[in-house]
Amino acid sequence: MSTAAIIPAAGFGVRLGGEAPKAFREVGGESLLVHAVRGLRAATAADLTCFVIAVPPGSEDVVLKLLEPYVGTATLQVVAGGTERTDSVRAALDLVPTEGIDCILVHDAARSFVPVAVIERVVAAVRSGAPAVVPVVPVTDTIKRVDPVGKVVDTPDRSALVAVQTPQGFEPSLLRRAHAAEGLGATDDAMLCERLGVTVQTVEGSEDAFKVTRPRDLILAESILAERRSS
Ligand SMILES: Nc1ccn([C@@H]2O[C@H](COP(=O)(O)OP(=O)(O)OP(=O)(O)O)[C@@H](O)[C@H]2O)c(=O)n1
Ligand SMILES: C[C@](O)(CO)[C@H](O)COP(=O)(O)O
Repeated sequence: MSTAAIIPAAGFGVRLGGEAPKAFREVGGESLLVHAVRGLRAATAADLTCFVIAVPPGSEDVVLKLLEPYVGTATLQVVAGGTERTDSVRAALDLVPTEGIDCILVHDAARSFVPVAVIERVVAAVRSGAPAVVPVVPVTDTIKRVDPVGKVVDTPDRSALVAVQTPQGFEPSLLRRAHAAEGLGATDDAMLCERLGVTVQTVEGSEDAFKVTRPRDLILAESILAERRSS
């Protein structure tokens, strides 16, 4: 049995700004997408045999050529993404083989520097029987719920809150069932499983699995990469 990786990489990255879609922005001379693929490949215990990447429509051929040198013996397919992240994941999921895969990872191209240990923890938890697994880190700010006019409604107990990262790992038939249902408003794939009543398991994430979202995140990404290259 082996793992398939879906990488949603079709977002523009409005919050990051710039001329090119976010997944093509470079850190240390290589695109965020290449870093993400290389990171997943480094997780040897995950037994990754299949990559499906959702990209901005029109860039499929360019991305196929760009990534071929990085996937080793794994298969590589590239598909046009959709309007929302969920649409992009769904388009990619349609191309994942239905045989021989016991875990599907969904991993944001924008979380390009996730450590190998996190990826392997997620896959191990799925293989141990958890149908849906997400890596998480503690919340460090006090979080408040606010009403539409900005007034505080309440302050949830922070010890019960976590921030969720990717890769998220799924038992394949569950992920297919989850995406067959209405995806409106879902900001991650685990949420679609929760809507089916499935219990989602958490594992320890990492600060390095942060999502490149705003311009300053590129500086953090450069510094993580420089640290890794020098060690
Ligand atoms: N229609 C979309 C939107 C997002 N994504 C991907 O989902 C991941 C997480 O999304 P985010 O980082 O929020 O990216 P964007 O939606 O591009 O960012 P923004 O909201 O700033 O435009 C990214 O790898 C992004 O490329 C996608 O494949 N298809
Ligand atoms: C999937 C995700 O990265 C988990 O934190 C996140 O929900 C993506 O959300 P975004 O609004 O597309 O950044």
